[in-house]
Amino acid sequence: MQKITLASASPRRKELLILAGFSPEVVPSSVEEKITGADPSKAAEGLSRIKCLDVAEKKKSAAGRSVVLGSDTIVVLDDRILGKPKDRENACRMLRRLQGRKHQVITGVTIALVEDGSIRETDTFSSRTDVWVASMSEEEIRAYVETGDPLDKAGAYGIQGPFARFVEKIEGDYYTVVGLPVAAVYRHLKRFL
Ligand SMILES: Cc1cn([C@H]2C[C@H](O)[C@@H](COP(=O)(O)OP(=O)(O)OP(=O)(O)O)O2)c(=O)[nH]c1=O
Repeated sequence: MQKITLASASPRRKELLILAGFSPEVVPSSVEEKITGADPSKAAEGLSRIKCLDVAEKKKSAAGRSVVLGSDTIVVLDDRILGKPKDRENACRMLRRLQGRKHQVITGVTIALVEDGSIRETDTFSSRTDVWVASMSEEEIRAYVETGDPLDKAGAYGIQGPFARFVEKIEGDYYTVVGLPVAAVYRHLKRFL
């Protein structure tokens, strides 16, 4: 098993890394997430970098070598970024906008190599997937929001849960939508392990 430090409190990211054959040690970053900048890919990459470097700094004092991974997922509709909903009303508003059309999900990832007390190398990239959401009635939106599933998720939905019934098509990596583009992560991680 290849050890990796996951700078994320998201249980989904941990599960995805285990699924891909890694042995993640979870050290969540304590930084405030603030989305800035006009370019969505750059925004997701920037947030992944902040989370990764926050934990990489903490790892400097540990002996040996650590590989730290930070990640951030955003939903993009007409070049506007949707983060996590603030409350149920906000979740309903996001879903009214997403239903009946296509949007993008972007996950930014940063990997850092920490060795002998310093950050030796970093690698930042992002992956994008297009998602087509079916038309939803007001009732369907309310019923889904009532499940509580949207509240901790970018764009107010989770493709891997009861929202699956509304996902008509995707183009790109499914795992990018769930929160970690596993194949791209492995491709980039290889040279650090
Ligand atoms: C669109 C979508 C998002 N999500 C999730 C992935 C992310 O966990 C979350 C977006 O929030 P993030 O800020 O990317 O991550 P997080 O707060 O869960 O964890 P941390 O900051 O500690 O790394 O939305 C799904 O699980 N399914 C989906 O279909």
